[in-house]
Amino acid sequence: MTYRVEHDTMGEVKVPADKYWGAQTERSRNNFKIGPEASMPKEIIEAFAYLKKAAAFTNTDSGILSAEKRDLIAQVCDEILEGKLASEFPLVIWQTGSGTQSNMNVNEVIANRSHVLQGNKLGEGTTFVHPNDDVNKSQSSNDTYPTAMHIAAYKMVSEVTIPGVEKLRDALQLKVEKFKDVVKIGRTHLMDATPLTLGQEFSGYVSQLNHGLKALRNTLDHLSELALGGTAVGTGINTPKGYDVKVADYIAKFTGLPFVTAENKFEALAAHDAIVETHGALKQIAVSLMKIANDIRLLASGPRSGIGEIHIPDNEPGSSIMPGKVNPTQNEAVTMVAAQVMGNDVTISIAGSNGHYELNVFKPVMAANFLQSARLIGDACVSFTDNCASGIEPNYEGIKKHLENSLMLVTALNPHIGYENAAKIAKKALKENKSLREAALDLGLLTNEQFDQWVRPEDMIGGLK
Ligand SMILES: O=C(O)C[C@H](O)C(=O)O
Repeated sequence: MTYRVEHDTMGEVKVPADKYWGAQTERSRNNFKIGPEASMPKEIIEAFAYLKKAAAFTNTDSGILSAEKRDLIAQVCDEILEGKLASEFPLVIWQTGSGTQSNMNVNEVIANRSHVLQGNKLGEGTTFVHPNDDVNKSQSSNDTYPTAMHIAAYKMVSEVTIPGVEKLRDALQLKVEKFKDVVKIGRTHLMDATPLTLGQEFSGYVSQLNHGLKALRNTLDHLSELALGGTAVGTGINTPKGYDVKVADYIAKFTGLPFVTAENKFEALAAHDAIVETHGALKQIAVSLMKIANDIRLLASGPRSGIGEIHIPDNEPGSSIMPGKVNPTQNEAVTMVAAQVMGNDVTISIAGSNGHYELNVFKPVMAANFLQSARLIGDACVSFTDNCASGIEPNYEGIKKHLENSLMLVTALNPHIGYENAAKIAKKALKENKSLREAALDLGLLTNEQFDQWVRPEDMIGGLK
């Protein structure tokens, strides 16, 4: 490895000769050898590119940055957004809780890359664009990092999570319509209950996802508020007049998303309740997905010794030792994702609750957990739709067997012979291993014709088809 020497206010540091990052990035690389697989999410780096470009434009509009510097900064930001500098951001999330080192990583890369774009050799001479004085002008890590969190979170939720959940919701809605006349036994407390249709059962899943989507969308207003302009403690020291509003306008323009400046910069730096709030909705969706995927795998259990009321697609051999076995693998992936998101919610709650005075210093861990959850939910919903939900079919034989066997069809007799007589029929049938009809006739509580007339599963599903 060949090195060049970079400096910061603490002195000189050797950095890899071919890398654009500078002294502060290198110090972080050396000082935080913690969990090297947990890199700062690339979505956060991209969000920084949006906000650094917006800051440069706003600074030039305010007369405090030359147009030449603005254009150089903007050009490098565009390169970052195009993925051309992906190997220049080596830091991990386990660093300073303000994300200062990643902010400086971006500042250093932009300054050094600008130097090269001007025709200079990396590491030779002084850069025309200074990482702190120019790239970080009118900014602090304390307002840039939370701004990057909101940009990355909003983009991930709107581009990945919502479309994924909607796709699953739509696939399940098709099943609701297709299965609307398939009468099956219900189960409460995991025990036999009165019948319903498979369509009714699935409509509950659709409703869960619709409520989850609504909860998620309801949080987006708060997430659209940006901290930028608050600088060090929320007062906006070292920013020109009107900077916060203008910089948010530029970010909205560059991202195509409805970002605005935060109403209160003190909250925006010291608390990350917007992240907690939106992640709360992600957790709600994870809770729904856990229930939906569990129900579906139990309904599909078998093929000989389970509930076996639906078929799900056979996607892969399930077992390395048991020939012919096929498992509900998509459901297993979805339920693992749900477990991860619920765990992330605990991390985010602890991290979010620990702002001290003017700053919350759990920012990188909140960002990483949030982005993981939002990505996982979106991807898992797409995978589950394409590889499982779309292919669900009723197992009519299994449904019929359980329906005809069920003792709880006896509930239909309550209005005719009373709860206590109906219970006698159910208990006798169970004890003597008889059908409900046989038990009812033995007890002389009704006639064969009355049984046919009153015990009709298709009339027991209420008005809600
Ligand atoms: O990096 C900064 O801009 C500020 C830092 O997080 C601090 O408050 O000490």
